[in-house]
Amino acid sequence: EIPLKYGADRLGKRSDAAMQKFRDNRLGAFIHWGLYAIPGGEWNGKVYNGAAEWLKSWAKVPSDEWMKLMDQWNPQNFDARAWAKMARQMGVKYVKITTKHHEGFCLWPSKYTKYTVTNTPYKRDILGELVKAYNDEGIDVHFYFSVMDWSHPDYRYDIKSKEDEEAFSRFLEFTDNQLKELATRYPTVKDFWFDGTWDASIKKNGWWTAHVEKMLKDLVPGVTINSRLRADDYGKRHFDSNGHLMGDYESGYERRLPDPVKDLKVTRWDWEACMTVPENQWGYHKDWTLSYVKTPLEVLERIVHAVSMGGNMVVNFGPQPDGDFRPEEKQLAESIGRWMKKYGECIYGCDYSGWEKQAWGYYTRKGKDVYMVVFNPPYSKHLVVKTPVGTEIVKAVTVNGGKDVKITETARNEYNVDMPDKDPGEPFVIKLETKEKT
Ligand SMILES: C#C[C@@H]1N[C@@H](C)[C@@H](O)[C@H]1O
Repeated sequence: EIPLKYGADRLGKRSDAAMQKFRDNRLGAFIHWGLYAIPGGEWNGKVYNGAAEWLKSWAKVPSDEWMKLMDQWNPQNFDARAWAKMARQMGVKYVKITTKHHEGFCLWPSKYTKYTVTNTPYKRDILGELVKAYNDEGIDVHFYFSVMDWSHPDYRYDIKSKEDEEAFSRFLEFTDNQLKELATRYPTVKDFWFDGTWDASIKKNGWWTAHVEKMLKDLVPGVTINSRLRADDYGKRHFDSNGHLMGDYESGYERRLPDPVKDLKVTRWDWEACMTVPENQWGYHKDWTLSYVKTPLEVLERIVHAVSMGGNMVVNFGPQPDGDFRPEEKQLAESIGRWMKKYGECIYGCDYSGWEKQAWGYYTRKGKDVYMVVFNPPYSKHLVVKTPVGTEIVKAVTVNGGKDVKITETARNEYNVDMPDKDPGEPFVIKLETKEKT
């Protein structure tokens, strides 16, 4: 192996209780909320198709002009407790909040910059209110933090001169201070999800990314850190130059998922995917007709797909500038929540089954129980199941009904599992109780 000072500091999955809780949570929500919600994808009368939280970039708005949006930041309909209730009803176990996105506007009263909620008509510590409201509902809070900061004069995309080096050194100290501020002001935070770490300037400072991981883990025992923060001695990201995962879970699956047959390698480490409901909108965009908007069933399938491969899924919400959610997002949360109430036992605390994927849907596993999550019922009315050699199915019951399901062994380690008598009219779940053949 290549000797590394700033590579992975651990081989294999973390086995402590905090990481197990991260894993067991399985379903999270992303909140992308910042100044970008105010223009909602439109600038000087032109609507941009690109991601709304990148509007400053698409419309080439100078930072001092963009930050004037702070004068309009006054979300009168913001109600942290209502947000937390909506998350609980959706069945999410954690929420990732953009503390600061690329624009550099902070949802907490940071003392290291003037670009914070304090200096807006609204004034209040939005992040603090959200942390309390979600925690009061038993929901873990994760902090999204963008290292790239378009508002900071010392940010550099690359280091090409002594001046760059000195400026970026000041920038890294500023960033350390903000991270220490977040970790100490909000000690119940469970995770830091770093973004905006792809520039050469950060890849050339792998040491700093290793320092940040250690600093936060010293400040918040048990905290999890995503792989996207990390670069090693040679600028390799996510996986170090020896192929070992850095951070505590892989965070490369943004708006995409590993293939259930070809990408089974991901079951060897922890990972978390995140997804948008439109094709690519994280922040609030006023016009969702500009791209395809996934139905609740399409969102649900992605959630199950991730868990079936031993991953978490975070579904994104982009609150309106007034602090309320758009109707489509409220309906999505309700719809997912209704399903989770009936079938969530196949999601929470579940993992990759180790069984061969079948066309009718996905497997998840909890101990000796294997769940069949059926999205594509076959005309044959039989759900084919192939168990690993040495495993047999003892019993099959419907989840959310507890009715026995007939299973017929058709060949060695092959079974036909009957479909429920009455079509549930939605993706349904059958629990298989298994035992090892003696
Ligand atoms: C690119 C990019 C960013 N990464 C996603 C999680 C959003 O924050 C998007 O703006």
